[in-house]
Amino acid sequence: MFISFEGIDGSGKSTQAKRLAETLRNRGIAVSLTREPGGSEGAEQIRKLLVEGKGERWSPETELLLFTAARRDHVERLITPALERNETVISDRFADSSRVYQGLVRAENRQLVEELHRLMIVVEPDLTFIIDTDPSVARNRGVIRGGTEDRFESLGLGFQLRLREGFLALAAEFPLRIRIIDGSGSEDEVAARVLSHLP
Ligand SMILES: Nc1ncnc2c1ncn2[C@@H]1O[C@H](COP(=O)(O)OP(=O)(O)OP(=O)(O)O)[C@@H](O)[C@H]1O
Ligand SMILES: Cc1cn([C@H]2C[C@H](O)[C@@H](COP(=O)(O)O)O2)c(=O)[nH]c1=O
Repeated sequence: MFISFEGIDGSGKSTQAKRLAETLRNRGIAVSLTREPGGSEGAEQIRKLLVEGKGERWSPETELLLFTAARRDHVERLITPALERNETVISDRFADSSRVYQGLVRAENRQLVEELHRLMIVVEPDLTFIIDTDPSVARNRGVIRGGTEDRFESLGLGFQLRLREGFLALAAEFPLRIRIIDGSGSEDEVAARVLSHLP
C-alpha cells in the first residue's frame, strides 16, 4: 500500500508520517518511510537545488521539471521496489504537492503538471492524508521549532493561505483517495484522526 501525507509547510505532515510508520511497524507491517523532494540519493541532491536559499531562482516551469525529475528517480529507485517487496510506503509529500504548489499557486500550470505526471510518474498513492492546519498555527509551530525557513516558507503567510485553499480544492477533485485531517490539537489527537481512516 502507498500512503502519502500532504499539507502546507509546518502543518505536521512529517510528525504524522513518522507516527503512522511507527504504529504500523508495531503491528508487524514492513514500512518504507520516505519524503519528497528527496527519498533517493539523486532526488536528495535535486532537493538542495530546489529548497535551499531564498528568492526566485527558477522559473515556475523549470521548478516543476526539477520536482518531476526528483520524483521520477524516487519512484524508480525507492517507491516501486518497496511496493514490489509488499512493503507499505509512507511518503511525506508526493505528486499532490506539485499539483498544488506548481499547478495552482506558484503558477497556473495544472494541466502541465498532470501531463508530466501521466508521462513520467504514473504511480499514485492509494490513500492521501492532507493535514489541514491553520497557516498561523503552522507558522507559530515553526517559530517554536526554530531553524531557517526554506525557499517556499519564506514566501509568507498569504502564500500559505493560498496553498491551504489549493489542497482543499484538490481533495474535492480526488474524493476517493484523499482524506482531510484536522491538524489542530495535540500530536496524539491528530494521530488518532489519521488512524481512524485505516483498517
Ligand atoms: N499537533 C501538533 N501540535 C503541536 N506541535 C506540533 C504538532 N504537530 C507537529 N508539531 C510541531 O510542529 C513543527 C512542524 O511539524 P512537522 O515537521 O511535522 O511539519 P511539516 O508539515 O512536516 O513541516 P515542513 O513542511 O516544514 O517540513 C515541529 O516542531 C513539530 O514538532
Ligand atoms: C514535493 C514538492 C515540494 N514542494 C515544496 C514544499 C515545501 O515548501 C518544500 C520542501 O518540502 P518540506 O515538506 O518542507 O520538506 O518543497 C513543492 O513546491 N512541490 C513539490 O512537488
